[in-house]
Amino acid sequence: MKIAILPGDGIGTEIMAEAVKVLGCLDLRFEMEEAKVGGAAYEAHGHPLPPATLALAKAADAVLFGAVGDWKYDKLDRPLRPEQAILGLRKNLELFANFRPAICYEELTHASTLKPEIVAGLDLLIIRELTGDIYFGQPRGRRASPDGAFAGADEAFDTMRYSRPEIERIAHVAFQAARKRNKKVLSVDKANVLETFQFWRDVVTEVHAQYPDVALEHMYVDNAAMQLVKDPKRLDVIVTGNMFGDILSDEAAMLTGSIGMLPSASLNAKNQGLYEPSHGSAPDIAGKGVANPLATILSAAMMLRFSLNQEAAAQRIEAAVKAVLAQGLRTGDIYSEGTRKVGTREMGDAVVAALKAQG
Ligand SMILES: NC(=O)C1=CN([C@@H]2O[C@H](COP(=O)(O)OP(=O)(O)OC[C@H]3O[C@@H](n4cnc5c(N)ncnc54)[C@H](O)[C@@H]3O)[C@@H](O)[C@H]2O)C=CC1
Ligand SMILES: CC(C)CC(=O)C(=O)O
Ligand SMILES: [Mg+2]
Repeated sequence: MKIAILPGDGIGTEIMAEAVKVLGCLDLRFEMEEAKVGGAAYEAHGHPLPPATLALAKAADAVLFGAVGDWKYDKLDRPLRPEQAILGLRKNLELFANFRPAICYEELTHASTLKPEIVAGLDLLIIRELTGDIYFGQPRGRRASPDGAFAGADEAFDTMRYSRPEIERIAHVAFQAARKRNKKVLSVDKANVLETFQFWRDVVTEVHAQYPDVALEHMYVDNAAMQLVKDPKRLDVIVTGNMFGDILSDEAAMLTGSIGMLPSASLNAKNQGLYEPSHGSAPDIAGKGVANPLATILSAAMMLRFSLNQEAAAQRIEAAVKAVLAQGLRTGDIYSEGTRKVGTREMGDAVVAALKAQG
């Protein structure tokens, strides 16, 4: 089993070190090969996704990814910016299905900014389409406005688009996931305004005909954003497009206590996957040793489950994470009174110790 380890930038390197440590203490044989990505790769090789990094990711059984980005690269031409690395990996590996489970662990009920009764027991799954939508649509660019009230003025434009097969395949993923859970899917769109998302709603409804045992509800994204904080436990599987999923998953992260708790799996049709925390490189806390490594450690558990066929090892990691939370250990983002604040490394060490204590 070969795992490509891509730490990236900012807290990416700090949280990855802890995930690698956790993987290393399982009784499994992995080959782990590390490569630079994002700003780190731009500095070393002049490109955020060098050919060797992409080749490693393609050849591996799974990719474990940290995070990329730093404000200092914001003025680079877009193709050279660190974020292009993760977008390029998703596109090149055809990782169209992004699973972002938002689980509120019992011990973190009081870490959320929402009332405990709203989040206690929360277990929802956001399925975000990851290779289409306005993040990838062409054409895009800047030009002199060709028409309208501001004709001749500078303007910028992006293209929102989805094809039928792109919507069909993510809808199948969502209905199949729902069959293994509570048999209900909420499809989130903006069909009242956008043609792209009226089409999304039509195609999801058509695919639903093949899943009569699963309940389907549609909701506009603005209402969904509200329902997520009003009554999140009413929701189970949410399927949505790339941009809405990006935004809603950060919002859902706060239901779990912190974005530092939200893992993710991005899969292609062959179940090859890239696993990463849902957060970014957090330049505001990078280098301080305070980042929460649990989203990355939980992403490694998802990797063992989905791509490496190691369900037992995945469950061991998840149990170890629960154990350290039960011990009262907290990084700053999930700290609450009466618990013990620890740094990134101490949290990783505690997960390793909890794994070893399982025998
Ligand atoms: N997949 C990726 O590599 C992603 C990269 N980015 C990039 O990351 C950079 C920073 O973006 P932001 O919008 O600030 O989002 P961010 O997710 O990096 O940080 C948002 C806030 O959450 C906190 N945070 C994030 N992860 C945390 C963790 N593990 N533990 C404790 N606190 C944590 C940060 O300190 C910050 O206050 C940008 O360059 C952005 O483009 C953003 C999202 C995803
Ligand atoms: C570079 C961004 C598209 C990454 C992001 O915000 C995400 O995947 O959540
Ligand atoms: Mg995001």
